[in-house]
Amino acid sequence: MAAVEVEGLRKTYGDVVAVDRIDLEIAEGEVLAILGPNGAGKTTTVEILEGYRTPDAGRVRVLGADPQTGGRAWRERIGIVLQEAGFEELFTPRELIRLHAGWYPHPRAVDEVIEMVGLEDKADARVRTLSGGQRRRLDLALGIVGSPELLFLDEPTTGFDPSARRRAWELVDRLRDTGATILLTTHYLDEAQHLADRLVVVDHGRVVAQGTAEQLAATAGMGAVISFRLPDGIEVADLPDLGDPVRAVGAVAEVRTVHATADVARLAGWAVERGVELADLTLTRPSLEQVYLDLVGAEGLAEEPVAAEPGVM
Ligand SMILES: Nc1ncnc2c1ncn2[C@@H]1O[C@H](COP(=O)(O)OP(=O)(O)OP(=O)(O)O)[C@@H](O)[C@H]1O
Repeated sequence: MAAVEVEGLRKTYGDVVAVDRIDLEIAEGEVLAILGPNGAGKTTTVEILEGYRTPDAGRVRVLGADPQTGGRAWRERIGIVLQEAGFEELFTPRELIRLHAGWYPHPRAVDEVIEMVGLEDKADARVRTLSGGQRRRLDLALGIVGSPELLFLDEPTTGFDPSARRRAWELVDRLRDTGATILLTTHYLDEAQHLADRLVVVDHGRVVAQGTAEQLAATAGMGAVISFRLPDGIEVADLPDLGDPVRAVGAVAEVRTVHATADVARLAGWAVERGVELADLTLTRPSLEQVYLDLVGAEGLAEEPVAAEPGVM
């Protein structure tokens, strides 16, 4: 059974269509990242899955239950790290973690949680003395203390310094190893690429693309670029047919392709057969950032969904 199943999810606020018929499936043990510009509908979607907002239409199943009616036993199986949780400023992280641990039937040990999020030095300091990044670590700690089967991480590393981010990534890797399912929203593309098994890009309340970073590149029609120096006496017309047009830029040939491996093999076979060298042969794949910007536009304003169908994820 999938950990999360969503079909035809829709949510409007007055005239604003925040979520427009989203389909989504997250397998047990999968780490899924939702990406998208501000206002795309990520938080609305995630909060419906958490049971904090009511959908207008669609079917939602989270750990086999409807979040609206899941009740306490269901809630104990999920962990939530919100963007900005409020804390009791006079408590210490250790006290808050211990308090939260008491709400769950199978909590992690308090010291283990403190170590997992890297709050050892501040475990006994009052919350009001913590920095922004340290508070986010405490958010993380409270999200994982109940040993959740499904963890929602809403922009978990915003405000973290680079080493704290690395540490949070290691934490997510550790949670993945315990078999937890994780739904992550993030604006950091490297974070999504590093942590997630699968990425889902939403824009204007719709899924515009999904898959691994490589599959997203293919969806965006960006593919990879193969380039090499044309051997002496060889012209573009002499090259094998690769299905995609080869452009000559001075002495350098370039081909943009979504079948990079097959094309490289074809070219290499051709060159070896003729005993010529393809000098400076390189394969460049677009960065996730380039793909993302291509999908949602530089201003975060996509014209049209790129994928023909919002499709089941
Ligand atoms: N409670 C609300 N009342 C009215 N409109 C809302 C409400 N919550 C969200 N919206 C609107 O719904 C749309 C989707 O918002 P949502 O918060 O889900 O986006 P998001 O993708 O999480 O954005 P961000 O990256 O900025 O967090 C936006 O246009 C937003 O203004």
